[in-house]
Amino acid sequence: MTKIAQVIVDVPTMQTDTPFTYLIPLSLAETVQTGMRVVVPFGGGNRKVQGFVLQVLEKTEEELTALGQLKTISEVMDLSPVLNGELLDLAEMMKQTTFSFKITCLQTMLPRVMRADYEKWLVIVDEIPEDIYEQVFHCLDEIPFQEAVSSERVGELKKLKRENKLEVRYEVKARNKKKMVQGFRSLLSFEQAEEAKEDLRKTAHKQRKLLALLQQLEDKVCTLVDANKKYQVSRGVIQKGEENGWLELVEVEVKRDPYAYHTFKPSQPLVLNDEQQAACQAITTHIHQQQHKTFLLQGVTGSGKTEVYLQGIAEALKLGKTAIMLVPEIALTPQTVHRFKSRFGNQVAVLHSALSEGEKYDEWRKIEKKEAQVVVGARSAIFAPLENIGLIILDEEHETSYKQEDTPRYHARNIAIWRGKYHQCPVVLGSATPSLESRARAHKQVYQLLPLTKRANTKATLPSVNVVDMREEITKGSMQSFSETLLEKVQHRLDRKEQVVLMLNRRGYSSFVMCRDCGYVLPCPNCDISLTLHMDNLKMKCHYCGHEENIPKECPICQSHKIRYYGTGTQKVEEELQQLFPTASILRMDVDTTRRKGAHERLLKKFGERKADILLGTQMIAKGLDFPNVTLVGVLNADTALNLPDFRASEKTFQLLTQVSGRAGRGDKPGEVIIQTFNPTHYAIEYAKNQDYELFYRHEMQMRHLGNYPPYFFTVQIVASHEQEEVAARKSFELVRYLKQQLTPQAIVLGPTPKAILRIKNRYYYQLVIKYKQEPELANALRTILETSQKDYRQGLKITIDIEPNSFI
Ligand SMILES: Nc1ncnc2c1ncn2[C@@H]1O[C@H](COP(=O)(O)OP(=O)(O)OP(=O)(O)O)[C@@H](O)[C@H]1O
Ligand SMILES: [Zn+2]
Ligand SMILES: [Zn+2]
Repeated sequence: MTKIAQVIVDVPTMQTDTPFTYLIPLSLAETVQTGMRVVVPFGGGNRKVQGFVLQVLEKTEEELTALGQLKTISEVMDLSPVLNGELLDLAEMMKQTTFSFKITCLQTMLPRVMRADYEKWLVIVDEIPEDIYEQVFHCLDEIPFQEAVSSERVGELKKLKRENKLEVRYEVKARNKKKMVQGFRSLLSFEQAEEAKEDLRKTAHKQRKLLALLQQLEDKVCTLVDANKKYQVSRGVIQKGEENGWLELVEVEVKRDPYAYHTFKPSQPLVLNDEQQAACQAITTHIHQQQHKTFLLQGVTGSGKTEVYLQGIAEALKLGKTAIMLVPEIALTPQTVHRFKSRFGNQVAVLHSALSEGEKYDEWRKIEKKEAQVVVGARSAIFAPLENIGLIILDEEHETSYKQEDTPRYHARNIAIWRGKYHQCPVVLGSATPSLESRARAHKQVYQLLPLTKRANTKATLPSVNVVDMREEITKGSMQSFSETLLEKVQHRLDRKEQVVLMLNRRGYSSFVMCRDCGYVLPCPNCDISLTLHMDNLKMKCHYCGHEENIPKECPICQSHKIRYYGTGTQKVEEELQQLFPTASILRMDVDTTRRKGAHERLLKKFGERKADILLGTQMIAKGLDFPNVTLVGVLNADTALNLPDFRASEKTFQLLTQVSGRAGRGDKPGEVIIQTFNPTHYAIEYAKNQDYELFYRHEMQMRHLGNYPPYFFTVQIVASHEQEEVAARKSFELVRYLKQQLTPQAIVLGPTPKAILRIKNRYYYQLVIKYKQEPELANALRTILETSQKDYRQGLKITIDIEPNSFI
């Protein structure tokens, strides 16, 4: 018998979307398994590509001959499978429902370092038998992976890896994956250190501390960071120690744990209120009975949804099961991570975009090695290689960032439900403002609704909300960003030493530069959009292609020098605010002030410790913050998103206003919200004012019904782009014709139309939209479009298919 493998190769085209058959060489016969990555020859010449093994089969000589000439697998890249059976099945589902290539789906599930070009090493992490250490490792700490795989003792090595005594280390070429930091080692014996202490002056406390540390270290190495954080010995003192000949400085490799220097005070479960109890009960019953069900946990802001998640997860862990908790853009909610780490300690792995690639890989490995049972992370954490999952949670389930904007365009909610069915476990979608789709499904009892109607803190109530009509403020002649009402209320809070959160809504809004004489606005040379003013480096920048140029001193059209700056960036508002309240301490939180790693967390910590009076920020401050001393929330401009040609504009505005309002009055003191708007009568604003989700939901459903929008209709968007406008246009007309032929007359095919921004990076974009209720032929039609798009691609035409797009702009 000979072994062969079905391999999906790393070439995203239709022809390669079904597996190819490769011979497994005898030397790898025992190694190659389903779910491993391999290197295989592909096409002509010496081209080698990465591939995933989908299946390993045994064939007789006869069967083999029937298969014809087969190529042979060149290398194997893993010692154990990186994707298990579940994830391989999931990739197949994703491919079919997102209309993308299988290889893209498979790669999406793994940390990026595993997709890239890399070198691999087999590393000793624990005691291994002496003879292997000598003969295979030649007494070194690590050997190249290929050397290990071709070794006669590969079987033993595999066993040692399973026992976590060996580990595979990936080294991305041209990138140093090892993280080295400065450390030091003692040069003194215990007695010598004692003597040195006696020679010190009485007041030399710091040096005495260092000597004590050196005694404690014996011959171990301590990093400078550890010395500082754990022992309060500073760099300067260590340098002094080196000069005295007490210690030597060395480089040490550290394992990356992004949360290593945080201390998490253990937290205990709270006593749940009745509603929380009922919700938790419903969830845990399904965990116990191993029964899948999707719940919609709809709880007003501050109702204690997180506590329900925590206790649900605790129950899963008690049964020896694991759990996934998704949060949007986790970097933005350090408080959440904190809560999970405090409750579950080292059992938690955190996966999110702010981690470096190396850190992400280290966390992923922690999950794979079953060292972590709870995964907290942003969208892609839904692919965490956990086994025996007992609970999956999506917090803030309405967030659009759960949908990936690139191929494969999957929605984490769908993946979560698929995995929930696979593991026969409950899935919880939580939000104060559920997406219309989810709320409608709960209405039809596809999901089970779990309501939390009051704030968990019994002394806290929902804040009162006032809407200020900015049209009136303008006629009063004030051109500032602040209404009189808001200013008064801010002053009140400052007097009472309470805190204020102010939000500047930046969606669909930009600050730009215009000539006062002729009205000329500086456009991007590559895109059909005006450049945005960036105050931090005083440049004009394009948000789509990154093009940057200086602020013009004179108008390029009429040579006038009257250049005017429009729009209020957070920076400008901050200056205004500081002038109005000279003694107030203000923290600004926007893209510019949070660019540096950890900056976000530091700002929030400072605010939480009440070291600032006012937190001024963009949308990033709207969610998840739980600061009891905040009694006033101000929204400076509620309606910038309302006028966008987006069928979700009202929904997004309502959600944002409700979420940000929810930051007020979470403690014992009552909260108040001021919403400044130019559209005080718009229903999204009115319902947000009353924080009445149910009425908003009913009104918005009617609007969607009238416009044939989701959740009444399903939608697909297809976009064609090309460097020449007519090519993109012609293709989209062709697609519309084709779809109208293929689909039933009930399907609505809209367009083609140029996209709201027609040209980006010198490419022209045309879109068409399909709305439908039931279209059995749709999948086939879309597959055909995907297939033929390959040919078009070679001519520079790009076609993307987006199922249930976030918006049509
Ligand atoms: N059963 C309880 N008893 C007392 N306090 C509670 C209870 N449950 C939650 N809390 C507290 O209530 C506050 C709000 O809870 P939490 O942040 O979980 O609400 P949330 O529903 O997630 O809110 P949001 O949607 O606004 O983020 C927290 O400070 C939390 O510690
Ligand atoms: Zn001009
Ligand atoms: Zn541009």
